[in-house]
Amino acid sequence: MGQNEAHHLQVIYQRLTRDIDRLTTQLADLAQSARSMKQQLNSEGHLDLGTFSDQLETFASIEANNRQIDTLNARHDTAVTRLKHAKLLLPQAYFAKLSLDFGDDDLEELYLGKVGYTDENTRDLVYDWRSPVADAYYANRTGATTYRANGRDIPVTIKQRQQFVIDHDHLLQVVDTDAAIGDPLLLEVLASNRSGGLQEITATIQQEQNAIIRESRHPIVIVDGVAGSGKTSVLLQRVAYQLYRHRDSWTPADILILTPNTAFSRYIRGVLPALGEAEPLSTTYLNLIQSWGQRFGLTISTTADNHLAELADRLQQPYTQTPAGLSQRAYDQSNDRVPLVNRMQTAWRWLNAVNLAPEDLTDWLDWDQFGRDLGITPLTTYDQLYLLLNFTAYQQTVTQALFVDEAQDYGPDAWLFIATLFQKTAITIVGDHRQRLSGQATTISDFFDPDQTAQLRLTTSYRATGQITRFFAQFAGDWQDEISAVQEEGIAPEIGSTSALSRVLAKQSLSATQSLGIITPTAEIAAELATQYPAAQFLKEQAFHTVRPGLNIMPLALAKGLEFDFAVVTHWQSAFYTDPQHGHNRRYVAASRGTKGLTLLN
Ligand SMILES: Nc1ncnc2c1ncn2[C@@H]1O[C@H](COP(=O)(O)OP(=O)(O)OP(=O)(O)O)[C@@H](O)[C@H]1O
Repeated sequence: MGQNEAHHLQVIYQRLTRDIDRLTTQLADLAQSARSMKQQLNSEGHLDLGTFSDQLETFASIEANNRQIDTLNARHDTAVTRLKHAKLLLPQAYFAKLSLDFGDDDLEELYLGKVGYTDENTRDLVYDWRSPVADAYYANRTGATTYRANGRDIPVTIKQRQQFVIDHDHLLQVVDTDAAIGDPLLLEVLASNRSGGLQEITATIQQEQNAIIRESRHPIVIVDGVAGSGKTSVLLQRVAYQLYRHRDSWTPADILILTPNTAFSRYIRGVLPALGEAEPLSTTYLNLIQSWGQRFGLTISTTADNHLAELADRLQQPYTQTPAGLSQRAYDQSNDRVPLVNRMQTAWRWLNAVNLAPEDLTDWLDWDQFGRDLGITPLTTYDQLYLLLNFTAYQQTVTQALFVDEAQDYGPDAWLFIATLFQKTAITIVGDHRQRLSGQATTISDFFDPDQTAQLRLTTSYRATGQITRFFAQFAGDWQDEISAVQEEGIAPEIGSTSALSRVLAKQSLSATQSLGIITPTAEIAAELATQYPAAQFLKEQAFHTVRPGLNIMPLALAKGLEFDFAVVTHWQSAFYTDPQHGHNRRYVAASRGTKGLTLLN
């Protein structure tokens, strides 16, 4: 291991430690100055606005105070960010080094870390993993190449790529990575225990994952990837990447992540803070439409029995009769050949122009009659919201980037709604077309403009051992021949009987940091088991907790997206898993949850 590298780490580590001390003192001093200034301002008391010269003096003094406050605030914010970054880097200042020649034969050494860090002369000590030059590292290029920065291709020769394992000021390992990014390190990370939420993967992002994280040419990115291929991980790294790219204009409040349930939201919580970003908002699809319903005065309790697909079709056709409840004059602003949606948008603009737009949008039309006239009854409140968004050409401006995980579970209605509401939004959608547990599969790309859409695939599965991966691949339909594993072979899945569950569990000795997931077909069976194993954690739809060490019990629908060191699937031969339409998908999802061990109980 290079002495130079060990020394370099010492230098950076000491600087970070010194900076943390200095910045902590500086922030305390700033807080003290702010307190003194407040006291001083309070004691200066009244505003003297007597004579004209008194007024001038008073305003000048207010101006001076404001400037001082602004300076204090700016210094405070800079110190807070720098302190946050120094603390984030302290356990692992960087994870890789690129040795680059920019054509002047002078070798430049760039260290990559979770965030960028500079010295007092703004010289880069650590480059942010999201910086343009880091792309050359993740894209696995060596020799003469280019990377894109500020819209320009920068030529560069990559002389060496190295990866480091660091624990604070100890350099534990240095790996030269000429081929795939740090395969030994990747394998080490993948072999570790999974006893809680998902972890960030910055140091070992793979080439095909990097391409998705950094895709910037298309506003819509749709990823179809096999179980355990890192879809959720990539989604979260991409959130961080986009926040970095738009760091001058976006905040985490501009991001929205759609997750299948609150237990899953919990599972991914913590990944972005570990990357130095604040936690963005995440919610379920039902919550999303409920909150948009509220904005339009509509109460939406369910998406069931909706008619969005039919309505989407009708919107594009002419509709000669005036929609029930709408003023004839408004509808007559366009002619009978114009499709319904455009006619209603014209009517809406006209009503606004003549100040006749209804204050309460829910009263705008006679929805029941309109539904009957369309032959679509009843028009649900979800249907009404969809129509209102279209009729008013509503464009939301709250969310700049939308991320959808487990996308295969969304029906056509959701894609129609999302494509309507988020027209100006960058959308990243990740899913696995083989992981749908019920209902009809949907081709997501059909709902978006092909010119605006990048479609990418992930076929390497990182989660599980070779044997487990091969086992679940047999249920993966058209994925079967494409799924490849990276981990060692491990042990073969075991078969047993559900009545032998306690024996299976007794045999399985878990270390303090290992998790075991018991996956049942239904929530009822999970609840029943939970009473038999009171020490186990029972995951429910609205659970505010996530996977933890020891036993975890949940129905398959909630196990989706989660992983455990060991998975035990009950009722493997039941009708639920042998269902002609969905049986294989269910087995594929269930069997792909364990990273090291898998037991199937008949
Ligand atoms: N490049 C990587 N480096 C380290 N670990 C990785 C990498 N890619 C994926 N993993 C790990 O593989 C496991 C599976 O990742 P993830 O849950 O993101 O996959 P997924 O495709 O979303 O799975 P599912 O299909 O089950 O929803 C996680 O433990 C994740 O940390």
